[in-house]
Parts: sequence; structure tokens; C-alpha cells
Amino acid sequence: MPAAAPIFTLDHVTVERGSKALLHAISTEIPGAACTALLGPSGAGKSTLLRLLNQLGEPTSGSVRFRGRPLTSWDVLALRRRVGLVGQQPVLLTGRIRDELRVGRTDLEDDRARTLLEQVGLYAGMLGHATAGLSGGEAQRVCLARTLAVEPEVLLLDEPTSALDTASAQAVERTIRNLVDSGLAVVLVSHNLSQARRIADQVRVLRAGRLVDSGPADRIAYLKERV
Ligand SMILES: Nc1ncnc2c1ncn2[C@@H]1O[C@H](COP(=O)(O)OP(=O)(O)OP(=O)(O)O)[C@@H](O)[C@H]1O
Repeated sequence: MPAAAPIFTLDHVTVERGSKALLHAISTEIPGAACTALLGPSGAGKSTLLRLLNQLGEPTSGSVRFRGRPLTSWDVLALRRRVGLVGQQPVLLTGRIRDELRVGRTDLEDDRARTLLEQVGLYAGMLGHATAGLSGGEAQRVCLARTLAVEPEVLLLDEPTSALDTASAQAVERTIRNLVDSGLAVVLVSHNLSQARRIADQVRVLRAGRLVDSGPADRIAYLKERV
């Protein structure tokens, strides 16, 4: 069977800030309907790369294409509806969970909103609750549900479970894996190598801004050599 078309194609992507190169001539593809983990030590450039993918940053040189079209040719808001990003720190924008889930989807019905809450490991009954007083982990999951409400084709996740306890992290991992299995593309930045082994299909390893390894998760030495 021919390989599916990549969802993102990076061609010699370099990002410089002042005299420092945060990413050096990265060329790679990110497949659709798969979970791709961006791994590497702190400061390697993982978040910088992730943020390029929904135009929260721009390459100094080189190009990124989404579904074959240069990112720069996409309307930014249209792109961000198709490519949703959940950052490391939850940022809540409204006072109630129902309103929060409707931020990008004003016509979201309560039944769908309850399903989204359950999908991220929260209780459907929380729909009417205030957002004030949510724990960091709960807020992170509400942010994930808010992004999923828009039905993106790609989910960009920057350390999505770093603030969660084990049970909540497992619930979110299961959600991520189910979404991938139902056709969503996920790009995940993680320091948690066990998590990457559990849910990543593909891995890209960065070190000091360079792509040093790339391929299916079971062939990546970075995952095999570390606990
Ligand atoms: N706007 C900026 N200006 C200058 N340097 C930056 C900027 N943003 C990030 N950096 C630097 O770029 C390098 C890569 O940062 P980045 O956050 O992408 O790494 P990372 O691999 O995601 O790290 P971590 O795992 O610690 O989150 C770091 O040295 C960081 O200090």
C-alpha cells in the first residue's frame, strides 16, 4: 500500500534568534493519522518546532508545508482551526466550563460538550461548573477538550500531561491514542519516554536544534537506550 501523503513537510527549516540558531536546516515529514513524538534534551528546539506548525513562529529560512501548501499561504485563523495547539500551561479564557468549550465552537451542544469532558477524563457533570478552582490538571484537560471541540485535523501537544497525576495522565494518553486511531494526526512534545513508547508511532529526535534521528518509534535508539 502506498504511504499516505505527509500532513506537514519541512524543508531545510532554520530558526535564528539574534545570533543563535534554535533550529538548523531541519528537513522531515510528519505523517497523517499517526502520533509523532518530538523528543530530545531540554533546549533542543522541540517547542520551537511545534510552534512553527501552526504559525506561532516563522522559519528564518526554509519552508513548512501543510497538506502540500506553504504554511504562509494559509489564512492563520483557518490554519489554527485545522491545527490545534495545547500548550504546557493551561490558559482558561472564560468563567464557566461550558463557555470555555464553546470558545472556538459557539454552537457546541451540551451532549457533545459532555462527551468531550469524558473523553479527556473529566466528569460530564462538570459542564456547568466555574473554571475558577479547577486544579492545574483539570484546567489542562479542559483546554484539551476546548481544542477538540473545534474538530482539528492535527493536534499539537506540548507536554500535555506534565501537570497531571498518573491516573489523569493515563486518561489523557488513552484519549490521544483513540483520537489517532480514529484518524487524527498528533504531534507530541514530551520528556516522558515511557509515554512516547506507549503512544508514539513515529519519533523525531532533536539535539541542539538539529534533527539527529527519525523513524518509527520501535527503531529509535533514544527510546531504547533510556529508561
Ligand atoms: N524567543 C526566543 N529567543 C531566544 N531564544 C529562545 C527563544 N525561544 C526559545 N529560545 C531558546 O531556544 C532553545 C530551544 O528552546 P525550545 O523551548 O524550543 O526547546 P525545547 O527542546 O522545547 O526545551 P524544553 O524541553 O526545555 O521545553 C533554548 O535554548 C531556548 O532558551
